Amino acid sequence: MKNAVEIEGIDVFYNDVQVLNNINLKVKENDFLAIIGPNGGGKSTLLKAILGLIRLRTGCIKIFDEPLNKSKEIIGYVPQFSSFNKSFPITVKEVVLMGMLKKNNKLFMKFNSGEENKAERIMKKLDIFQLKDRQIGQLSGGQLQRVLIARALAVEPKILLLDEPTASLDANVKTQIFNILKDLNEEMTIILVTHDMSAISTYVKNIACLNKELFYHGEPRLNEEILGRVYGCPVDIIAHGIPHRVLHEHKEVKHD
Ligand SMILES: Nc1ncnc2c1ncn2[C@@H]1O[C@H](COP(=O)(O)OP(=O)(O)OP(=O)(O)O)[C@@H](O)[C@H]1O
Repeated sequence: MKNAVEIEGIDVFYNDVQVLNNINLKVKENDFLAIIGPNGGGKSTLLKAILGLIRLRTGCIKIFDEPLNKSKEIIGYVPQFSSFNKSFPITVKEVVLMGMLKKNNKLFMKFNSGEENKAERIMKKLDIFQLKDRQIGQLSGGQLQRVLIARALAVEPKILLLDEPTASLDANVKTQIFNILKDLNEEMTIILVTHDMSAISTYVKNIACLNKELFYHGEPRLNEEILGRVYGCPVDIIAHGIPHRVLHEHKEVKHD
């Protein structure tokens, strides 16, 4: 199986502060990888590096065996929810169509019937077609997240990156979003940043634990030592609420 993403020895600095240190990571085609780790651990930075938005001090990133700058493979990106301006006066359909702008380099929002049809297909797939003329400021969090995923799908990506797609959503909506991602994973490689430990054991195929360095990469089964090292705090704080399937060798801590 091909490598969708191959990261070789990358270091990233913001000014003089190092945020990623010698990261090596191979993500196979059709993987469903969750990047987990503490706040400020460099997870979003790693996604931006895969998108080619961050200058690497050392190392390189290949997408389907091509260097980032030569890669023709298209990557879809769903940014952190909080970074999206909900007050911008734009409809659901317009947001999805905007996803095509990058590919076609259009200056004005004029789309041909093929593009309109494609946007319609994607909106139906994500069950937001009935909302197509709604202003985005009038959507629920879960609906807006589906719109942002639809926008990312408009470029027909082979790799979909998502930055905390279920943050601040309630449990039912989280499940909906993860089910959508599970379906999409049939067709594309998915890499997401998440703090949602409960979804990890159910949906993802592999995890990467990041805190400036990559502490673990593999199946979503962790032991206390790795979690303690990556989060840098006593493991029973992290273990709270994590299913034991994730904490493979975790033993019940008895409190008197
Ligand atoms: N543009 C920037 N300029 C300077 N420092 C930055 C910039 N972006 C991020 N940082 C810093 O780099 C470190 C890693 O940030 P990053 O957003 O990648 O972490 P994260 O693991 O995604 O965090 P969180 O879980 O809180 O979203 C943090 O200390 C952050 O403050």
